[in-house]
Amino acid sequence: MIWVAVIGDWFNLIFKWILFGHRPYWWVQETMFYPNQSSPCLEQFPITCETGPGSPSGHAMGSSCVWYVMVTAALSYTVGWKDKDKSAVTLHRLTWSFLWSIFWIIQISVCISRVFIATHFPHQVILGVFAGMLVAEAFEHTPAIQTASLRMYIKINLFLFIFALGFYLVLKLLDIDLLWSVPKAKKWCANPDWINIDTTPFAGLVRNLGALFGLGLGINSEMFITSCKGKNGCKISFRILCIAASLATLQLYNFVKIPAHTEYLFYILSFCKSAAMPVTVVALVPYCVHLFMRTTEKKLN
Ligand SMILES: O=P(O)(O)OC[C@H]1O[C@@H](O)[C@H](O)[C@@H](O)[C@@H]1O
Repeated sequence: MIWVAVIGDWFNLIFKWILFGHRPYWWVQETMFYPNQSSPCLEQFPITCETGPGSPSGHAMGSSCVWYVMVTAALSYTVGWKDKDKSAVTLHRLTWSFLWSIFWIIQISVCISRVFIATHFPHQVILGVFAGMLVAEAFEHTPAIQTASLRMYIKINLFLFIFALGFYLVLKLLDIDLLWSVPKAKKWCANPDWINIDTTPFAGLVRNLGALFGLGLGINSEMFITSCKGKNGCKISFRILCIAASLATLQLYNFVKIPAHTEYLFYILSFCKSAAMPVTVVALVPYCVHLFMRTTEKKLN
């Protein structure tokens, strides 16, 4: 899921840079489409003022790729039922319909909400949903990510970073500023406090690189191997404890607010925070749970 989310969001950035999509909340103010100043008044909300280009929608793309992975993963458990008796086939069909209905309800809700708050035109969210599904489908056929070494994670991180930065710099040399949307957002946002550095194209890139690096670090750590790959790894109790402890620990990260006054410091700290989260979930928490279970088992014996 993290792979799909990161690579999907990276593609979203590149598509946004190529497609130069406007967002409704600034487009209505600048367009000559409406004669005699009859342009509609679009209400803005605290989450309206996204600073990146609008096409395709990053939220729609992120949501569809992650949910696609979850639904197809869940359905892979029910594939075997197709060859069993009639009731198993019916159950498989019901599960299939139920999960895909949930998938589409979520995607449609995300799309409607993005259009409603005036950050997207309908075609941008539709494009986002289908692009996300395409990325997720591509990963279904890339089993190599399951066994990637830390070196591989670092190489892919470097490639994603250098490609995006190189693309930006080359176009800058050609006098094309890919950050053209930021001044538009600042100009037309109804409330300057709603402009968030978090939403700039490079902030998203740094967050994604951090998450992927953290995942590589966690999965290739001794802590992960001892805990999740050890004898406790398959136990339901171990997994439930890990889920509960991870969810609780991740809440703590919400309290860590990164200072946004210096841009470079913000990017560095944002990278570190994004890397720390998967390390916590993949390595730190399972290792602590493993130690806890081992100690408890010893005491009971
Ligand atoms: O394109 P949307 O739906 O407005 O989403 C914008 C978001 O897109 C994501 O891809 C970025 O990582 C975020 O930084 C950004 O805020």
